[in-house]
Amino acid sequence: MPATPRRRYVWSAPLRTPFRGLTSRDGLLLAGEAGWGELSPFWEYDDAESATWLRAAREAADLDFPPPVRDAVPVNVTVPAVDPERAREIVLASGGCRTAKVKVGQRLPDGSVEPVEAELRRVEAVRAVLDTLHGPAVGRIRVDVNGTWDVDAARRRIPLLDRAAGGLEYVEQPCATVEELAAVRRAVDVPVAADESIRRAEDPLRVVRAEAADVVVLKVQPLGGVRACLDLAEQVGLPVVVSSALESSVGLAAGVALAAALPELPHACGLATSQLLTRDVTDEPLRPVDGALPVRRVAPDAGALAAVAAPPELEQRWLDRHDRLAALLDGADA
Ligand SMILES: O=C(O)CCC(=O)C1=CC=C[C@@H](O)[C@@H]1C(=O)O
Ligand SMILES: [Mg+2]
Repeated sequence: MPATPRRRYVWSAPLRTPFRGLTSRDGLLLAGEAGWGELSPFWEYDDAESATWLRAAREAADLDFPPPVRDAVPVNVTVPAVDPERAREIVLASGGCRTAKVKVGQRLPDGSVEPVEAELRRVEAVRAVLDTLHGPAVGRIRVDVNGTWDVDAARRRIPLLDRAAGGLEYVEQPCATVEELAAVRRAVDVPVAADESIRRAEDPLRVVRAEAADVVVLKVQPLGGVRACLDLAEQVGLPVVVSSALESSVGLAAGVALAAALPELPHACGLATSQLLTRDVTDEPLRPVDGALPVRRVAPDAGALAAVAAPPELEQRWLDRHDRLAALLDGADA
């Protein structure tokens, strides 16, 4: 434990577009001797699962990040379940991202599941705008299903989406279980990436043993920090895509630090999500320039913090949650 208690600050900001059923995002920032860390597990995650997220926040606050091997990290623009025109605008305003991650298989805010035709139109629109911006077939498109298909749906839909995309880079978490991912991987030509099967699994290496993925998505907070992710990446031995957990730029900076320290980084990372927030905790948020993020730490600044200050009730919920998670971690570490 540090000699002086870490300072805490609670932020909250609306999203520009609903994303994974959320219309706003909030979290707690933690200041320590090395800088700022972020604790922002989604509210549906229980304390046992969320305690790992606090490990990551503490690492960022208390320790320097491991040495980088690159000074910029190529990133993808994230396209939520929006209509083709909005998808076009998002890619155009992405700061030069050459890779787009398009959400499919998503539940819409009214609870309905989006028809496949709408997904195909969105993917086609993204291909068209990437080709206009970067030249034919230069840009890459990946889709993220968040585990909502069964194996049959995956076998039917992946070829359709692959055609609409002019070739998919990969399909992220098409189904919920490791066994299903392995079955999809055997059945289709498009590479499979594992996300939830890594970050929410008791044993992330099961994906590797089951030969269920070609790529793994690593997220710093749910996996307990930059160092924990570097260790895991080494054990997994597959190409890694570092992605955000929809954090403020303070949390994103930890993802950038991980991506910057990985020996190999063959794919763009999913760290351009500050764009999904209407406001960030700093006046200099981590936004892509020419499709890449700079490698740097981020501290919140007073003016931006005032604009994202959480209402008192939400602030108290976070402070209480932090105290419960801290008790869990300190108990476990004692
Ligand atoms: O990877 C990206 O492009 C952005 C991050 C992203 O998509 C996600 C962030 C947080 C929660 C997840 O539901 C979602 C994902 O599934 O990858
Ligand atoms: Mg995902």
